Amino acid sequence: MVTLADLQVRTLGPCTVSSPLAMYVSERETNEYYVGETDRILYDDTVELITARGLPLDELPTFEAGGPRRSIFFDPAATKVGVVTCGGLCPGLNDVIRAIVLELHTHYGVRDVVGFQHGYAGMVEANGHPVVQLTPEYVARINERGGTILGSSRGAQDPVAIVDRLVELDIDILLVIGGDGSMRGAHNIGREIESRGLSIGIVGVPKTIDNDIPHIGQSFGFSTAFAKAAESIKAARVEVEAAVGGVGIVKVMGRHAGFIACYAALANHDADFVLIPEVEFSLDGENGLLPLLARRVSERGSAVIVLAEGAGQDLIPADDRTDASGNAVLGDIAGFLRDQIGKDFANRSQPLTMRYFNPGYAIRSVPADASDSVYCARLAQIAVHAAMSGRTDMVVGRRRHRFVNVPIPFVTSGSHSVSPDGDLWLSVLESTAQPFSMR
Ligand SMILES: Nc1ncnc2c1ncn2[C@@H]1O[C@H](COP(=O)(O)OP(=O)(O)OP(=O)(O)O)[C@@H](O)[C@H]1O
Ligand SMILES: O=P(O)(O)OC[C@H]1O[C@](O)(CO)[C@@H](O)[C@@H]1O
Repeated sequence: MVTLADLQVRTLGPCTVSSPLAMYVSERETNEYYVGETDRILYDDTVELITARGLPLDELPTFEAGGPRRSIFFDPAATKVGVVTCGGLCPGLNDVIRAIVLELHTHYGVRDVVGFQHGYAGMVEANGHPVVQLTPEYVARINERGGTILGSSRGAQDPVAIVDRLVELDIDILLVIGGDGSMRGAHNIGREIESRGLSIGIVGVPKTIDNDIPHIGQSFGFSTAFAKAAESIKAARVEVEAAVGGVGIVKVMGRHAGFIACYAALANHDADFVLIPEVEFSLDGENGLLPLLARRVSERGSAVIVLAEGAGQDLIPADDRTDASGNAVLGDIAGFLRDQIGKDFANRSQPLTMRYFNPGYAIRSVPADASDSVYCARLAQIAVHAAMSGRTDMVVGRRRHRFVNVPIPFVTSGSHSVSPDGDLWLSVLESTAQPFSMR
């Protein structure tokens, strides 16, 4: 069971340096925990459901408020910070890098900020990627570009070698921008740092295009990404309406969570079917996709299917392969559906014009929109505040409009997925209710 102690963010030690930000720190800022406050805003029937499932109402997820502290741990004049981006791309990575550098430079006076190239792999010296000196001038306009100026990578790396590199470069703080795999990696690096008795802080800014990391609220870049995906759905609508027996399939990313598919579909109401990993579906039978699709097309002339890449994996042969980081390689559900729909319409002698859209990488490689851009900057600032105050082994997030500091084990020990029954609270609570080890 999760206890309040588990919610405490680890620190490297007592804060030692008086903060230059004293005026900037609000009264309620120091070590406050949002004990259950927001989670108590539950509807009666939700409370009933939670109780019926034996979940602990009094131990709802609550975290330390993010923000600047009165005292900081690191002396800005002598502090060196490293930044790394890992995993898949996501809109806003450059916004986060930029805001980290500017926050460190402008508000804390930290002048030595370096970027590691190509993820954790590039941190290991044997891989030969030199670090990049990140100055305000260097990062000035990087937010206008998609991707990450630092590059990224997947694949396992040895935390011992990474800590060796941090020591070699005299890094005091490592800021990791990455997904759940990256945060597992960060936790391992943190443990290696701890086992050597080093005072190196490690703080994460969680990143995932799939919006599937628990406890952090909406992940940055997600809103930009689904807005981009919605453009493809709109295009599919236009195409199929002009065709005879038009069926459009729009495949979007979403390995385990269908948030992109759902939000993009909701954005303009152009989709007739939304298939996501969280909801199993069958091809045939009364509620089978094929007869429903055929009926829809005969009644309305066309139909659009929005398909998350992880949907319907039980319908196709499993692919045993994994990517470099150990993530399962998904089966080709889009190819399978195109094939099945083609055969089904032919059997019915029903005219069919198939249009296939795969906006895949196009939605995650764009720059962040205005809203995401601001969100990225604020997350980055909260991460810098946490790191400078000596907090470690944690990530930043925003829950119910408040920025919070979340210990890494929370974000790596559950998952965030679409709740088909609408009981979103329960899916969050259930992931919290699992006992987990902080080590
Ligand atoms: N289970 C793990 N334990 C330790 N480190 C890991 C683990 N999984 C991944 N990593 C490290 O994190 C890096 C990024 O992981 P991964 O490729 O899974 O992307 P991610 O951070 O989950 O982002 P995305 O959401 O884009 O998949 C890898 O290069 C690897 O070094
Ligand atoms: O092709 P890549 O870079 O491994 O990334 C693909 C995966 O990355 C994600 O975007 C998560 O970052 C998934 O939705 C997708 O399956």
